[in-house]
Amino acid sequence: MRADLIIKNIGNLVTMRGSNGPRVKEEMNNIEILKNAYVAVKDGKILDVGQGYIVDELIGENTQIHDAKGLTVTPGLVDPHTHLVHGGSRENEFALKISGVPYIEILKRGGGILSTVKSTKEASFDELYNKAKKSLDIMLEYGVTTLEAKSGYGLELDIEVKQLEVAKKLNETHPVDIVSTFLGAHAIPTEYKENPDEFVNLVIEMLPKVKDLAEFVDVFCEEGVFSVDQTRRILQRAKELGYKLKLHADEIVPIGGAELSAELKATSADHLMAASEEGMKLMAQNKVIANILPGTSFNLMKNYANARKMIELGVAVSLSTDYNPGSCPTENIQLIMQLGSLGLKMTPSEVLTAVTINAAYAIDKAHEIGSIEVGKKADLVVFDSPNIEYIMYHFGINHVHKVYKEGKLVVEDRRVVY
Ligand SMILES: N=CN[C@@H](CCC(=O)O)C(=O)O
Ligand SMILES: [Zn+2]
Repeated sequence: MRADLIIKNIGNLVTMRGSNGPRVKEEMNNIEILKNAYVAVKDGKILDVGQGYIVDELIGENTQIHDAKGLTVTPGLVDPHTHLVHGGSRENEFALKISGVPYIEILKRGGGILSTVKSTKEASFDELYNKAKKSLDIMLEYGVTTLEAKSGYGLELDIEVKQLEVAKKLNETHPVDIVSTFLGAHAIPTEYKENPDEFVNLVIEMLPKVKDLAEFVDVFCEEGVFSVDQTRRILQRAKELGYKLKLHADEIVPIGGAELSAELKATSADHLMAASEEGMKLMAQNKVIANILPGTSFNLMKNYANARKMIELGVAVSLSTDYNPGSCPTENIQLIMQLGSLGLKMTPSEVLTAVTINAAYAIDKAHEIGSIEVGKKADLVVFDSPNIEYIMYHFGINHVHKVYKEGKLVVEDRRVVY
């Protein structure tokens, strides 16, 4: 079969081909890297992957041939935890944070998430769309071709729906694919402070009403926010309704979020900076992915999650920006990769696994993305780097040369061109 596009002369092709299932232990480190390789694309999907001589049958008169000039090519990066759609920003809280006021204390004073809830309510659909689109372009320029986006700045049905509708429209109009998550239980509104269970009931009532707009349901399970019991009630009902599950778990206090994610067989548990070793073991047994967010540790000036222990225990680890206006206002997935190495002590190969195939599993999309394999989407990043170590080593800059989304060139020289 003739290819529409062949990318040839790839110095290092990081395929991420391997065992079926999230990669654990040594699998995260033993990744396939092909030298002098090429990738052939047909109808937006990968048609062939090879090394050396390009077989004649792939080249027809309409086949475009792009020269990767010996650079490094990886699967399109996947960001499985973002709060993409929101109004406003929170630089007014920066001085408080620097002076040592804890994240949860700012929330208790009516700031933090609740301040973004107010800005999101005030913003029009178009304002939210344009702001999120700008961020999505930046994410794409850093190599992200698929991401997860949460609601959670509405806390009332209409505004949650507004956020999810914005994500839906972006998914339809922007090259980056978006997987949506309903996070109605992100904070307790001030008016429910004295009766949080009543708000939990309200979130449970919202679940069937957003079924067409979200694939996952998530809860911020944390001391001072939603307890383990409240989280269980919401997520059990979500599971009955056919949602897949995620948890913001054990970010600050080890209250048993990791254990609950295992009990509910969630797709992922995220943050985990305070997770117990027992919780990690249960996650490994129940195949819950640990989605770690080192940018949040960095920005909140807190400890990093114990990624080494998780990998040792057989937990599959993915990495994410957690892009949001409070705990991690950055779209830069490459900075997160660098913090994955410098903060979490993950090897460059483990980091690449964590932002490609394991991240694809964290949003249940590994059947179509996350690795460069025949039949999967031709989502590809050409890094202007001689090897993968260089991406982690030379930190704080954008290493992307080109991005292809389903075989179409969408970023060139670090700028969107779609
Ligand atoms: N920790 C809870 N939720 C977000 C932060 C949201 C915000 O501060 O606006 C997080 O994943 O870090
Ligand atoms: Zn989050």
